[in-house]
Amino acid sequence: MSERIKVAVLGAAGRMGSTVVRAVQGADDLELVATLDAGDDLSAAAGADVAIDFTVPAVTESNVHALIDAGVHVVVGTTGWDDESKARVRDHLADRPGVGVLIAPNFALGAVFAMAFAARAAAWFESVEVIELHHPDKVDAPSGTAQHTAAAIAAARTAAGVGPSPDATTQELDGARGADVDGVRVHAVRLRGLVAHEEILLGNAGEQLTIRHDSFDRVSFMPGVLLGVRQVGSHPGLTVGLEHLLDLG
Ligand SMILES: NC(=O)C1=CN([C@@H]2O[C@H](COP(=O)(O)OP(=O)(O)OC[C@H]3O[C@@H](n4cnc5c(N)ncnc54)[C@H](O)[C@@H]3O)[C@@H](O)[C@H]2O)C=CC1
Ligand SMILES: O=C(O)C1=N[C@H](C(=O)O)C[C@H](O)C1
Repeated sequence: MSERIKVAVLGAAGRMGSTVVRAVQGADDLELVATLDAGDDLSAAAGADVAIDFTVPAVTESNVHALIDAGVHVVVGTTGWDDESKARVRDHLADRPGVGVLIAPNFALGAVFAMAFAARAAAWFESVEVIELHHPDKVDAPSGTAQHTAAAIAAARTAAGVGPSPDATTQELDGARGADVDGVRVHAVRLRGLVAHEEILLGNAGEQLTIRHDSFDRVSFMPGVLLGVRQVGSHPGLTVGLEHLLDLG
């Protein structure tokens, strides 16, 4: 058997981190060498080939920079990344050739396909809006997935020369029309009993297309996380979105 990939998990006590720990332990080609949570010394991850970060938006970027300095590839599921924080990681990686960082707002394969299908369809519909629905313990809104979806939709519409979705609203209670992400309206629902769900609504005169993805259990993210762990070392530099490992990018 070829050598196993040594893996460290950051945020290991969390909802995602604990699920990732079990997935890594169950994979024959991976070896769990460190589990870290808040307050632990990050140097414990330095012996890993790949670190997986499912922590909190406030710390994920500094974790990634420290891991790049240690020469460890990183698979990041934590949300909260903006263009500036991604640019800082890209710049840092330019000084560390060979190190790969994958940031993916959603590792569920169905969610990645939903985003890709929505971006393709969005050029052909007059109206499009995104609704994300999550458990009420989530700290950020709108979800990273919804922001990534809206950005991909906006890019596809711009490339196709499609204008903004029509909207006659002139009077509104603050927030009633959701957040504006690159010109696409995004609405966030928080409800006990939910895990992670997204709907993309596309409308034309006389028809509607709804693309919906549901993660009912956090195991849904594990095939994508393990794919990222196995492939991040062959993708030096920064990769944003699992779609690039699925030939959908
Ligand atoms: N990309 C994807 O497919 C998915 C991404 N997420 C994202 O993953 C992140 C984590 O989500 P959950 O597991 O639900 O949150 P959680 O709150 O259950 O877990 C976060 C964990 O990180 C730990 N932590 C905080 N600071 C830390 C530090 N400096 N070093 C190490 N650990 C630290 C916390 O103590 C906690 O155990 C969120 O940003 C969420 O949006 C969640 C599900 C899927
Ligand atoms: O916090 C969560 O739970 C999730 N976060 C990610 C996001 O913000 O998109 C991915 C998934 O939706 C679950």
